[in-house]
Amino acid sequence: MSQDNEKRLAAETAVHRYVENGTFKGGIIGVGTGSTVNFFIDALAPFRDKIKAAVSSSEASSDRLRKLGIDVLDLNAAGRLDLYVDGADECDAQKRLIKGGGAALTREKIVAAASDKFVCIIDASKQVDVLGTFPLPIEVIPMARSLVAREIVALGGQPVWRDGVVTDNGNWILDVHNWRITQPVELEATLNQIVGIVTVGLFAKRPADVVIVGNREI
Ligand SMILES: O=C[C@H](O)[C@H](O)[C@H](O)COP(=O)(O)O
Repeated sequence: MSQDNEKRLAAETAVHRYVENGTFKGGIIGVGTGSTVNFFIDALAPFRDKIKAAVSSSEASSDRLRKLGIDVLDLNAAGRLDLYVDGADECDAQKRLIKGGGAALTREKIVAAASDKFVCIIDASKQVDVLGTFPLPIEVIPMARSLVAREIVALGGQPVWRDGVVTDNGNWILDVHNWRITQPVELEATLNQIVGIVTVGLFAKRPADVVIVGNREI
């Protein structure tokens, strides 16, 4: 099966299990960002009546949801969310993730923190034994880019500025290459202490609750 078909299958499985038949009844849904989530948004269309509204992690997803007639709320107005569905760039056996390939990591981490259940939808290529083959995205305040990069080098990483990319929050992204992340919770905590870092694309302290790979739930 192609990668796109696996993404579509994971997205449709999430809609089937958690929106069509699940415990999610007419509430507000958190929706992430990326190509897998685009399949999820499209698969939501027949069930829009089961959704009161959505909170989204990017302008792109908000536009796509609105085009389907789904209201998009500000998180401050929505409060706590029952369910959050999003993709990932890498996922280990403990459901810890690397996210931010599409530069949406900060809003994604906020929506994940506000949600009771985080369902992650991926294709099999995203599953890894040890996180870090995919370069770790880190959102930084623009004026602190070099400062943060030097701190990361001191920690053994190789940061590369994603030149030309500005996040929805007006910040920049450093992608950290060649980091075999054997202790994700500890690394996330260490990076969170560096002044100038807004968000680290490691979702280890708050991993996914459920991961759907194709039509398998793990
Ligand atoms: O910033 C983007 C997000 O973290 C995405 O969820 C992640 O990059 C996966 O994207 P895709 O579903 O396109 O592979």
